[in-house]
Amino acid sequence: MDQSPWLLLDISEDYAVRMDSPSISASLRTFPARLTSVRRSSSPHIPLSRQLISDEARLCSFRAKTVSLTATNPIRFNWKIHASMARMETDDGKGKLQVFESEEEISVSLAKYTADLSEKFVRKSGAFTVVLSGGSLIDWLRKLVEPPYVDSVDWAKWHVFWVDERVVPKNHPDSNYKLAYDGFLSKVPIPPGHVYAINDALSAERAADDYERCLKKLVKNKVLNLSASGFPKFDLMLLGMGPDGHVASLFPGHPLVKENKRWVTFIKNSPKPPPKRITFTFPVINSSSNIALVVAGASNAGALHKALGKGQSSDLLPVQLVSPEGETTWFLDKEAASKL
Ligand SMILES: O=C(O)[C@H](O)[C@@H](O)[C@H](O)[C@H](O)COP(=O)(O)O
Repeated sequence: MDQSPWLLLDISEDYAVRMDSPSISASLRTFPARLTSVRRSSSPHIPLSRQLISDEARLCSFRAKTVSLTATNPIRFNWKIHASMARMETDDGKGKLQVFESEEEISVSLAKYTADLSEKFVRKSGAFTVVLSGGSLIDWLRKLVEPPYVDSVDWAKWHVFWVDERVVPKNHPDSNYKLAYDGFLSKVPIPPGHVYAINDALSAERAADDYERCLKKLVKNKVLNLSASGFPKFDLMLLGMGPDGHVASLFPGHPLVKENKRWVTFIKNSPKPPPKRITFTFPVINSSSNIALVVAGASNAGALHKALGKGQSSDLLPVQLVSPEGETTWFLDKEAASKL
């Protein structure tokens, strides 16, 4: 079996070429001519065509140690692929899977992915609706609040939500809002009126009702669209996963996992503290246009193996119920992916 790392070619509109490795992207961005073909180490040159370039992301992936690109002028470039390159596995219905060597690379790739989607949705609809989580996610977004993205992203068009929130005051150390504010929102010029935090003066039950009402109002005002199934459709959800396979505040074996009418619901006995939380339901999560699942660390390897491995099981983990109308993209580190 070919064990070479995957090379990702991102063919952007002007046919400049970038690779998903920060160390070589700079030189490739200045690529001077139109590319006409690409060749992996042991195969003939393949003309660049629509078949090679997926319409949406314009990504081609090749498993190879060296790749040469031939341009119209014609100039030939050869690049050795760095051992630390992300691997892109095939899509078997569970989404695009990427495994990174380091935390740094997860952050670099997640920032680019998020910035690209922001650009796409702002161009298409004039807004970008993004759903955040708690946990390490905010830390993974750290490259997005650095140049070039901090200056290039159209932050004024962002609308920010939470997939789940602990029912605590907004200045409490357990608050997902506080986590996001300290690490992300305070560093970018998103209009405060576009940041939809829960009403922390209410009980869990009422806070869930209130948040659902807020979403319904935004649908009415056309900030949010509805999916074909009648649930709000967000442009991007950025999710983490716990070692037990939970996503949002939807925990294994809890009846909320099956909730299929409410948009936002509440839990008062969360197995993970704090006990009182509100959470989006699966029909809302699965109405998303894009879901990024960012999972790192050896403690998550077992749940990931169950979620992404070949085995069949009747008792599905919550993470296995993530199945959006749009695309799922996994950002994993080596430790989390060690059992795949
Ligand atoms: O409310 C919570 O308890 C957390 O937000 C939790 O749901 C978290 O998102 C996952 O456990 C992933 O955590 P890590 O990203 O830190 O692994």
